[in-house]
Amino acid sequence: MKLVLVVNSGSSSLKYQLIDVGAGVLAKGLIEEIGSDAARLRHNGRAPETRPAKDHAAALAWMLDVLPNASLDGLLAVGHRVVHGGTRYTAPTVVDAAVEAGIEELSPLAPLHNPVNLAGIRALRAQLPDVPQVAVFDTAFHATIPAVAATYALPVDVAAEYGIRRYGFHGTSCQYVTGRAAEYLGVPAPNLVICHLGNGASATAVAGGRSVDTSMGLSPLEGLVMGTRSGDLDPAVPFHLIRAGLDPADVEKILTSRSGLRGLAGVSDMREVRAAADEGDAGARLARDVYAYRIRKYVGAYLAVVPGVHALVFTAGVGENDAPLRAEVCGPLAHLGVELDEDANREAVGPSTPATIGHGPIPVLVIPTDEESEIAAQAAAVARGVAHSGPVQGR
Ligand SMILES: Nc1ncnc2c1ncn2[C@@H]1O[C@H](COP(=O)(O)OP(=O)(O)O)[C@@H](O)[C@H]1O
Ligand SMILES: CC(=O)OP(=O)(O)O
Ligand SMILES: [Mg+2]
Repeated sequence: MKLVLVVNSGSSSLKYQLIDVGAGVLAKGLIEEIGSDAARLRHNGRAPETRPAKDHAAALAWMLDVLPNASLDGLLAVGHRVVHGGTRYTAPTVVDAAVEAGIEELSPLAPLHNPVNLAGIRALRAQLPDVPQVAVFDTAFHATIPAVAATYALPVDVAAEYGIRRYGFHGTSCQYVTGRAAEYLGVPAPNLVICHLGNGASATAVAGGRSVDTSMGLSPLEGLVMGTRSGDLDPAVPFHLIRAGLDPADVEKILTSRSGLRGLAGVSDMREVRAAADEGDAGARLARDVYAYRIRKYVGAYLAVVPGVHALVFTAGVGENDAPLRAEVCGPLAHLGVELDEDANREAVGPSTPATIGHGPIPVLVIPTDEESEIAAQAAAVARGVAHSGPVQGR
C-alpha cells in the first residue's frame, strides 16, 4: 500500500483524503465555516456534524479525531496543497525547517492561503513526526510560463528586487486536468484553454501540455471575478482608495474578501447568485453577467495565444456544475469555433468522468478536477525518492 493523507487547507475550509495511491480513496472529508461557532464536518459523505472551530488548528484536530488512528499507521507521506511556492519551489518538496520558512516568507503574496497551508503542515508534523510532510505547490505547473507572459512592464530593478512576476495558481488542478484531457482526447501533449472556476477562479493557456499563460499573477487576486476577490482592475484603484483615506490593509481586505460575487451580489456562492438572478435581482444579474463576460474575454485572449487548441475545458465547483454559466460564456463564441451542444451541456452537471459538451471546431469539455489525487501521486513519488515525471505524465 502507498498510503498518503492529503490536506487541502482553503481560506475557510479544509478538505482531506486518505488515499491508497493507485488503488483508491479510503476516507475523505470536508470541514467548512472554519472560524465560526458552527463549523461543519462532512466525513465520508455522512450527515454533517457541527462544532465550534475557531481556526484551522482546531479543524485539523477535528480531522484527526474522525480519522481512525489505525488508518494513519504506515503512512508513506502527508501531501499538503501549498498555494504559493514563488520561483524557489517548482516541484513537490519534503518540508524541512528551511522550506517551512520559505513558505512563510511567501505568505504576504497569498494571504488567504499560505498561512493556513502552514497550519496544516505544523499540525500534521506534530501528530506524525516520522512521516514526511510533502508540499505540492499551486505555482509549480506554471513554472513553464515564458518571460513574455510572466513579465509585468515595471522597472526591471523593482520587479527583480521585490520578486514581481506572474506566478500563476491552481496549477495542481490544471496539471491533473491536462493529464485527463490528454487521455480523453488521445493527444499526449494537448493545447488547451482551462477555466478553473471554484471559490478562486482562473483561466490557463496550455500549449503542448505545458502552461504558457494564466490569469492569476503575483498573487491569486488577478484575473477572473471570484467568490470574494475582484480579479482584474485598474492598478490605480487601490491608490485612489488610499488617497481618499482608507487604510492599505483595509483596501487589501476589500479586494480579497469583500469583492467579486460577494461585492456585487452580497453572496459569494454562485448557486445563491444564480438563484437570486433567476428571481430577478438586478445586482445578482449584473454579478452573473460580469463573471461570465470576464471568463469569455480570457478565453478569447488565450485562443489567440495558443495555436490549434484541442479543447476548451471547464472544471472546479462552478465549471463542473453550472451549465447555464457555461452557456453564458460559450454562447457568443461561435465565430471563434466554440459551439455548445445544449443537451450535452445540460446533462453534464457534476460528471464523474470527462464529458464533451460542444462539438464545434474547438471541442468543449467538462473535466472533474481532483487536486487531492494529483497531490497524493506527487507526494508518494517524492517520499519514495522517485523523481516526479513532469507536467503531463503526472505519475
Ligand atoms: N450546482 C452549482 N451551480 C453553481 N455553482 C456551484 C454549484 N455547485 C458548486 N458551485 C460553486 O462552486 C464553488 C466551490 O467550488 P470548489 O471548486 O469546491 O471551490 P474551492 O475548492 O475553491 O473551495 C462554490 O462557491 C459554488 O459557488
Ligand atoms: C489559489 C486559489 O485561489 O485557490 P482557491 O480557489 O482554493 O481559493
Ligand atoms: Mg479549490
